[in-house]
Amino acid sequence: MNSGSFSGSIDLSLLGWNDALPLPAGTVPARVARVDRGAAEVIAAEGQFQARYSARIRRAAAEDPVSLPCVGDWVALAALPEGRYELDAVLPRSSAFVRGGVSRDSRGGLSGDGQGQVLAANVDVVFVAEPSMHSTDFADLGRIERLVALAWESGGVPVVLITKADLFELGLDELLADVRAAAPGVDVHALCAQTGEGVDVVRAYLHGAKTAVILGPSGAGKSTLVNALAGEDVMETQQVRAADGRGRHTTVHRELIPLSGGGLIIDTPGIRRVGLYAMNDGVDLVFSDIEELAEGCRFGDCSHGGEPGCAVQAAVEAGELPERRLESWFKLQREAAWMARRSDARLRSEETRKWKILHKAWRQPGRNRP
Ligand SMILES: Nc1nc2c(ncn2[C@@H]2O[C@H](COP(=O)(O)OP(=O)(O)OP(=O)(O)O)[C@@H](O)[C@H]2O)c(=O)[nH]1
Ligand SMILES: [Zn+2]
Repeated sequence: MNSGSFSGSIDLSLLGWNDALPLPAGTVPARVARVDRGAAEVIAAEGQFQARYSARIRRAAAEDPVSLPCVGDWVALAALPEGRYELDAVLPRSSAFVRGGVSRDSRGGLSGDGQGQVLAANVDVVFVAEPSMHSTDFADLGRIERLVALAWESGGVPVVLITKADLFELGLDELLADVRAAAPGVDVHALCAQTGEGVDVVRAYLHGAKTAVILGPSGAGKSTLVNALAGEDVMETQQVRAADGRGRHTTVHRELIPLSGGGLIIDTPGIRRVGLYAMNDGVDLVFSDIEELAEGCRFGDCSHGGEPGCAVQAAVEAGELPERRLESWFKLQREAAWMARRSDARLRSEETRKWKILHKAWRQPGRNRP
């Protein structure tokens, strides 16, 4: 980090700063804790404060909302003459939770269709919280599959947390086995945030100043878990107070929460209301076992809907693949296809709109013409 030029009180490496990020000359780094209209609450070495967007940021955002700063972003602050800073650039994102017509291009970058929105950036770990019991129901494996797909899609690493484990002591092992089968290659843990049992295992994923989000249905115990992780002694609050020296009570609602034991949690309403993100590769990753089985089907374009020689149906009949899981795969594939079509349609209508504007300008008598 180019910290030699200024002396701060907050160690940005605790916020996950990575020296490899390209910081433009003459700027200082900061992490976005929350966004408002035209400005962001940022945490820099000097403390936490609001930074307005520069003209450059506003121009870029008008072109494509995906370039707007979002919670979790690392940004470059440029000093203004009056001693304040403005937010002048968003540094490259290592991962992003996106909503709307945003897709990943072949190089792994994000391209928007003018409608998309990035909900959170630079998330390393995505906790998928599912209660062992939900009112009278057991853990919902289909919901776990869908959220794990979204997690893979974001570029973060999913970890499934079976919460409220105390409600389901008998048979917990069987439940965990079912969950592991529903999320191949994904770590699965049971915990009870109320008593703190298993919380240390969750904390370990955040070592090295990692950033996490928690997805999951209402009542899964997400807030209880965040509180258990945050503890009472939230690092940043103290440091900010020390930095401004006035003991000012910072009551700004923060969406990037530094945890006392290290690491950060992003908790925003947008992230909590899951289900609206684009899904493509994520679905394939969650159902890698079915994809593998499908390689054994007689027909290359087998739909696994009753064709002869279907290895997937054979696995269902042999009891090796739960029927529920196959249905869940079909459902999420349909959903992903629907979302892809919707974002294509949006892209087309946006193009049409731009063309109409161009045409209008062209036909305007006396304008742009000799
Ligand atoms: N039995 C039991 N109850 C828990 C546990 N963790 C949380 N709860 C309770 O479950 C309820 C919901 O917990 P929250 O933490 O508010 O759940 P949430 O996921 O944040 O819910 P939303 O804010 O609606 O998304 C509360 O009454 C908690 O006290 C647990 O480990 N065991
Ligand atoms: Zn098949």
